[in-house]
Amino acid sequence: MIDGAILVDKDVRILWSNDKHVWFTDQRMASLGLRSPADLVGRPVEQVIPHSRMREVVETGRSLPLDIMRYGDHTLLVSRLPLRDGDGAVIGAIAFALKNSLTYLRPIAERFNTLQTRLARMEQELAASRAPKYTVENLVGFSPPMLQVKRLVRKAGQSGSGVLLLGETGTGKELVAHAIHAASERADRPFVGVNVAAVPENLLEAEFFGVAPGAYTGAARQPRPGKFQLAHGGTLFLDEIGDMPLPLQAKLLRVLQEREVEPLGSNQIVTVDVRIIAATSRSLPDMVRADAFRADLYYRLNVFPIQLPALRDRKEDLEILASLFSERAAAGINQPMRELTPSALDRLHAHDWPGNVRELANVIEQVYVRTDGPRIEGADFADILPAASRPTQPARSRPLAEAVDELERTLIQKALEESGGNKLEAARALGLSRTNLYAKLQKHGIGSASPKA
Ligand SMILES: Nc1ncnc2c1ncn2[C@@H]1O[C@H](COP(=O)(O)OP(=O)(O)OP(=O)(O)O)[C@@H](O)[C@H]1O
Repeated sequence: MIDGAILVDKDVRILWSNDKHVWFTDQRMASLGLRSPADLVGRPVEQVIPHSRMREVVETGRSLPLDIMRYGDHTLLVSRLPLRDGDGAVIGAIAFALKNSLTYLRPIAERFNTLQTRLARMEQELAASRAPKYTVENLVGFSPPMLQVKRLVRKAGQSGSGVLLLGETGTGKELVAHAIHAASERADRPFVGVNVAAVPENLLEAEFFGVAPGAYTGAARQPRPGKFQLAHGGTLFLDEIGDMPLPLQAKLLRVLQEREVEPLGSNQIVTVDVRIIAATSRSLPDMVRADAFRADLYYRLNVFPIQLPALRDRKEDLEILASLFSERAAAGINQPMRELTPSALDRLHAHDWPGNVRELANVIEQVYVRTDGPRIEGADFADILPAASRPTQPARSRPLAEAVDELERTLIQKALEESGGNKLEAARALGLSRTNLYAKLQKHGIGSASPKA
């Protein structure tokens, strides 16, 4: 099948060529004063074949198994391979050529095209799933503190520096992180979030930096890329950064300084270009003073801090948020939207909102599920909003699970209020593990965002 073959030594001089005039035309042979292939021996390959890539193969030791080149008036399919001695040192190279044989390649080319199209579609779908879900327009509220947040979000979008979001649970930190990403130059690159508090401590490192193939056995440690690699070119949102264990803080600081990560079980360094947006509901300065958070990491993260106001400090926004969530709740269960009466708004204003906007959304949703009527009245919140006046004994018989659920919810809210939103402290007071509390917060929709993918 082979139309042409040529062999060069380590200095890329021709050692041998078959006698078929594949590589060069009669004119070229004549212009070089050559009569037969034997006359080529000893000449640098480029003297005879000006575009030859044999030197590249000899110098790099890498083969070029499939290449298409034009020689004179024909197209050649060329394979080039390095030749090595017994110790593996490159001593030359060999090339084979097939003349006018591109039709052989058609099935491969067609399969390649199909795969290429499929890959492009999957990349598009993946990019869409990692694209920012919310922009600054999705931040609802016109109270002065909220307007200031929106200004800072736009500014942070332009600046490109790291951002630290401060605020109680449910104040919209994740929403704001999305909005900053969407307003930044990285908007069309991935947005990846990790909730540090929701990942068991022993898995955090793998979650961040990934696991190299063959590093461990067991389902929990399958080879996979870490969040840093997934967020490459985009933004990594680290929620509840205050819950990061000290040894991992040291590693994170190194990554932020060196812009390199080392997957678990690998000794290969991977370069990453990631913008960090961190969030915390805890006081990092207090934690620094208590030696629970590294001062150097805190200063590195605190370049552009944004304080998100608690809902109780921007009650002007209650009404617009409540009607937004009312609309969503109605749509969610396919019912007409119910108007919020003045008595309902009074009841909402009287509440302290330890769970902030998330708690408000959840309370409105519960009203839709638990009560009926064309409008929402203040009395509809009686069983939903914990009130000082509420009897500790249930007023009527009802399923035990429902009552237990409600008690659990109230106790968790109380613990959060008492700890000032500090989940670790609340978990301790309730005798729960951190991840267990997180699961319950999620169940009740009070304290936690869903673990971010
Ligand atoms: N200004 C806002 N406008 C509209 N929706 C909001 C606003 N703030 C918060 N929300 C909604 O409230 C819920 C909680 O917000 P988010 O998850 O961003 O809070 P968080 O501060 O990240 O909470 P956590 O600290 O518990 O993770 C989300 O459903 C979010 O869409």
